[in-house]
Amino acid sequence: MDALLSVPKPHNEPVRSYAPGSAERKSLARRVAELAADQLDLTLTVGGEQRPGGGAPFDVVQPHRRHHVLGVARQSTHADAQAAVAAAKAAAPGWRALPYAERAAVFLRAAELLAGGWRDTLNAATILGQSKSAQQAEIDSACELIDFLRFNAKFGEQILAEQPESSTGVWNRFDHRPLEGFVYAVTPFNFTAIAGNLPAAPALMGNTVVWKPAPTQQFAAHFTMRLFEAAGLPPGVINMLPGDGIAVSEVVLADPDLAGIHFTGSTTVFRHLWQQVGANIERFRAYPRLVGETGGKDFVVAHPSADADALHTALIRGAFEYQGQKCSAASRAYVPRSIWDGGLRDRLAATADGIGYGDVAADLSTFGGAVIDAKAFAKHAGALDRIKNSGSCTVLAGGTADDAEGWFVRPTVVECTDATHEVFTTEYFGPILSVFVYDDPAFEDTMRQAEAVAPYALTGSIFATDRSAIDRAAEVLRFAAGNFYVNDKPTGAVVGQQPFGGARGSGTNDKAGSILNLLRWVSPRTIKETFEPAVDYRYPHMG
Ligand SMILES: NC(=O)c1ccc[n+]([C@@H]2O[C@H](COP(=O)([O-])OP(=O)(O)OC[C@H]3O[C@@H](n4cnc5c(N)ncnc54)[C@H](O)[C@@H]3O)[C@@H](O)[C@H]2O)c1
Ligand SMILES: N[C@@H](CCC=O)C(=O)O
Repeated sequence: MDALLSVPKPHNEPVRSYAPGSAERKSLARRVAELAADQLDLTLTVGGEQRPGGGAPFDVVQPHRRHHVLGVARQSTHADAQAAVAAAKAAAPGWRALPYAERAAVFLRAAELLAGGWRDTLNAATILGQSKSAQQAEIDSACELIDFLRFNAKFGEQILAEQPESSTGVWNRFDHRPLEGFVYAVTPFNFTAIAGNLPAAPALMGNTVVWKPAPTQQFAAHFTMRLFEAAGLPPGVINMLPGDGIAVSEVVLADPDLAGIHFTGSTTVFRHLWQQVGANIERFRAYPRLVGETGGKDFVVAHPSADADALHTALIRGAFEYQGQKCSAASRAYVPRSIWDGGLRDRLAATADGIGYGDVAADLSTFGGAVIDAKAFAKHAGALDRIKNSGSCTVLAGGTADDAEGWFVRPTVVECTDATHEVFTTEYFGPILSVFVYDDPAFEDTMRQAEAVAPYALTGSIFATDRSAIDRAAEVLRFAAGNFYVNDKPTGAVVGQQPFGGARGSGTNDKAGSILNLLRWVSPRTIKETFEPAVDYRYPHMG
């Protein structure tokens, strides 16, 4: 049974700078070179065993140097999925019987290993496999994953402490059981931290998991799985299946013991998974919990009172860090004419044109790398062609793409006079920032239009120094973003500080890295114990 606990008070992992000449930079560069020198077998992991999947092989490459193969994985087959489901079910009784403290200790240990000797490995794998700069890898695969692991252990303890009232002679208790069955974690390419957290969070609460990482994130996912094992995760608790997930879903979504889906990725894929669950609803032992954080078309609204310098920096960082491949990326901005014509247009275009995207692994000073794969590249190239051919849009910076060495798309700033154009509604998931310029008195109307035009509601920012404008924006845009920023870029949420998630087409808003998310992975049993049970069936009113 669980004794009274006191999980160590979590703190956010400090972000290392990797400044030129620093020891941490030399150490990271060494690890990048080591990992780039080998070609790994990117196995599946089922019941603690590593072996190749049974399907077709696929290469995992460096997006900025697309002919360099980092490792080879194989598609997971129906048989692989059946084995993973069986392993998850077999491990469940032992794992859920383990006291919470023992389960939490595994993930807390993983956090400390990652803060120490494993840090370079996960950062290097993320730089190489996902084309992140050193800084972007550090805030993701080191700091955010460490924070998820540390903070979740504390939130889990808070859930266990949540207990009902008891009247005299009675003891009421919550038994915070895991879900009955297994959880299917399906993770995106763009954050190593999210990929690690989605299987880890349900596992912490006593569930066992089938984890399907994105094929393009398989390199860092491979090392994340090794990290969990090094921290003492028992076999079968998390079972990792590389590949596109098509065959895996055919097995998993039809299994009576599917207890939940923990998904992050595109809106389209999440809706597809939800539809499959709906179609199979008669088969399940219980109603599967569906948790999905999905796409965004994230906005920055500037008021005429905004600080133009702060706005400029937020737009550049928000739109172009990690090549715009954050669900939170600033992809549409609404700027008053006074600020735009007052210098922001030219400055934004010049800064965007000056940004260096290149080989993030060869040069740790690089601002950004390539987009993730050929499919993303083709999508962005197509969007840029449509934008250039549109009568209402003017490309102020970028607008070009080149895949000779890697899948490079230049940071692009587009001014568009049609506020309903696809550039204000479609998630490209690349370095394309669309700007609508409004006449200063039209602030309120512009906000109202921006509020309703896109199907998403993930992140958004207001830039203003006028407090009444900030107050008005917070009200008008209340349901347009699950993470709302005042005078800050809409990216870079920190675990424990800005719990993350959006609504509308952006997801179920279960706030990854908060107690609200962990609550989805427990199914409490209420226990009432009566110390002196009644021995006479009659009530006083009967005389
Ligand atoms: N809201 C958030 O917190 C958040 C965070 C990160 C990314 N995202 C979103 O993720 C998207 C980008 O990531 P992506 O390109 O990896 O998304 P994606 O939807 O293409 O893929 C996500 C995952 O789903 C898998 N998948 C696809 N079809 C499947 C199926 N039939 N069965 C099982 N798995 C299947 C993919 O292989 C991958 O592992 C963007 O839309 C972005 O906004 C959202
Ligand atoms: N939590 C991250 C975004 C995750 C999605 O890609 C941020 O706040 O920038």
